[in-house]
Amino acid sequence: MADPWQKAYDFAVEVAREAGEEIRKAGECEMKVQTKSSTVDLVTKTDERVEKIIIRALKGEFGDGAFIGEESVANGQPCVLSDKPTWIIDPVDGTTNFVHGFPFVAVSIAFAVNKELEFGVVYSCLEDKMYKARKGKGAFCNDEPIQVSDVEEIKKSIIISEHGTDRRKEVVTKIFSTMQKILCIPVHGLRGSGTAATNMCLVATGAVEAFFEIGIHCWDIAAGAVIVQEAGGVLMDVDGGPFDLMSRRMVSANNKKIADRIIKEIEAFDVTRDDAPVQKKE
Ligand SMILES: Nc1ncnc2c1ncn2[C@@H]1O[C@H](CO)[C@@H](O)[C@H]1OP(=O)(O)O
Ligand SMILES: [Mg+2]
Repeated sequence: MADPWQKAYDFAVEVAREAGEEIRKAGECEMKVQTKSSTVDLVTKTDERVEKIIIRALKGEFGDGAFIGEESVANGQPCVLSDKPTWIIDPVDGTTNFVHGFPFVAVSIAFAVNKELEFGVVYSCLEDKMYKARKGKGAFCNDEPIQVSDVEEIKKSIIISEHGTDRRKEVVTKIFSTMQKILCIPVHGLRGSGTAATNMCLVATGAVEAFFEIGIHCWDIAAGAVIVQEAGGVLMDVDGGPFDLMSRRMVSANNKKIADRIIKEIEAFDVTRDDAPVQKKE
């Protein structure tokens, strides 16, 4: 049987490319920066405009479906994954990078049916790298197949994590304590691109062995999740349980051995689930 979602997958790639072009152009102009939950949680007119462009294009082609978009949710739209075919969109992943001209910014578009991710597209638009993966059909960067690293020894790994936007002292202390413990295993290095979507693609290409974070949202990681899995990697919860897209906690790694080793060091802190009934976004 023909793949029922192939057309949607191909279309998502084109929409991500157009969105990335908009972001590149906008980055060359003066931008007005606003804040969301705190002074470090940034949003620009570009985030909102590009999300509207993406949703309009998808609705134009496929009609009114279900959408979970970072800016739509910030404006009060629900963030619940149902069985319906659902687009999960981050128009500008790495908004802080975008504002500062730090050169990693990605468009992330994923598609889920029956709560299962079918495909993901991440366009790292300043590098002009188009990452994509369709369930069961492999992962690609600019149409070349990609694969996770085969390193099994944690001491030969590079690990990515991020600092997030929560600046409460107890949270920052846990994040740094986790990073310190991992650094001192020791690993070859710690890195972070400033975009969760790109970080996951770096796991998928084998440039790093793992990326973990607490505080990310479903739109940051949904597309990357398909890409990592199709590149041969694993996804887990930070306590070693199964990955849950709406939990705001994730470890992505080249293999379970590396993931399990990192999980031993993670000091978790509480976050409100994306699909919590009272929507209070950080
Ligand atoms: N509260 C939060 N804590 C941690 N990461 C967050 C976050 N909110 C967003 N992120 C995402 O995590 C990465 C950096 O830590 C970015 O991909 C950022 O996405 P954004 O740029 O779309 O906001
Ligand atoms: Mg994001």
